[in-house]
Amino acid sequence: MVDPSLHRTFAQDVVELWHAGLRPVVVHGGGPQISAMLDRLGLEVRFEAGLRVTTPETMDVVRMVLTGRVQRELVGAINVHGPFAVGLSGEDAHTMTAVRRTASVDGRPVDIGLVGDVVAVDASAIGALLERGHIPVISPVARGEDGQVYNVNADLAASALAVALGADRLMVMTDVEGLYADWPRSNDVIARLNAAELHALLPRLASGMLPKMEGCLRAVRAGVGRAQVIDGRTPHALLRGLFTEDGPGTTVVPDEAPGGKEDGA
Ligand SMILES: Nc1ncnc2c1ncn2[C@@H]1O[C@H](COP(=O)(O)OP(=O)(O)O)[C@@H](O)[C@H]1O
Ligand SMILES: CC(=O)N[C@@H](CCC(=O)OP(=O)(O)O)C(=O)O
Repeated sequence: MVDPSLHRTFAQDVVELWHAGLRPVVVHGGGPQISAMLDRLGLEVRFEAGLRVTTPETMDVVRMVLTGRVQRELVGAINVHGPFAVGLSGEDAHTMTAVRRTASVDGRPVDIGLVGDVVAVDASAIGALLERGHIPVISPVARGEDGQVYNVNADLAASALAVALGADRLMVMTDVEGLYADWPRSNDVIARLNAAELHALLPRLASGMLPKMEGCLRAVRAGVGRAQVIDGRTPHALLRGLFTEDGPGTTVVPDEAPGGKEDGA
């Protein structure tokens, strides 16, 4: 999302999917853009277990950058192709409701401020947009029943929405080839694993890969057909990932499906 040409090909792919009869829903992130803005404003950038430590001042910046900038850029890039995209914040129409969560660091809960875990999804606004032929573009910001606004990791927000929508696929884009078996010592990509295998691996994961894989696990355990982590640095990664059987990156399948191929085959 920080490379203009990849941004364009991503938007093109989403529109191609729509023309092919699929109903894509886009959930965007924007961690690097938020961190750059925090830097410019002289505010602290800190993560615990892949989640941003979010003070009330940070939350203002998160909301502004995600819904005011990254979402607008994506909507604009998709709408180059026609009147498809409509942007929504997770706060809108009670789409996502979150409760405050902590991060788990060495097995201990650590306070990370206004970070939320999605506990309820009202997918009716998204459903209405899909029915009218639109492509919803959702920012990972949620309302809390306590009146606060919460910062939600984009991959976990996408996972919760995929479950609520009964999606066939969750496609998660990242800046590496996929899930590495022994990162950072080696970069052998795990091509396919089932939910039980992923569950066993989670304690060994770090940084941004942790919420990403937690999102994939939650999705396939709650009925999404499969979750794929794909390399967003590759042009047209989305189309290649969707239309190639056991395509590039890492595929997570439900518990009962065979997993266990670590050789990239
Ligand atoms: N096992 C792993 N396999 C691949 N990447 C990993 C692994 N563990 C940690 N990482 C890190 O996670 C990063 C991806 O997460 P991040 O960039 O935070 O996510 P996002 O795509 O949401 O911005 C990779 O760039 C890499 O540095
Ligand atoms: C709680 C939390 O960490 N929220 C993320 C939301 C954006 C995001 O997830 O962006 P990426 O997909 O680019 O990482 C953040 O503040 O960076």
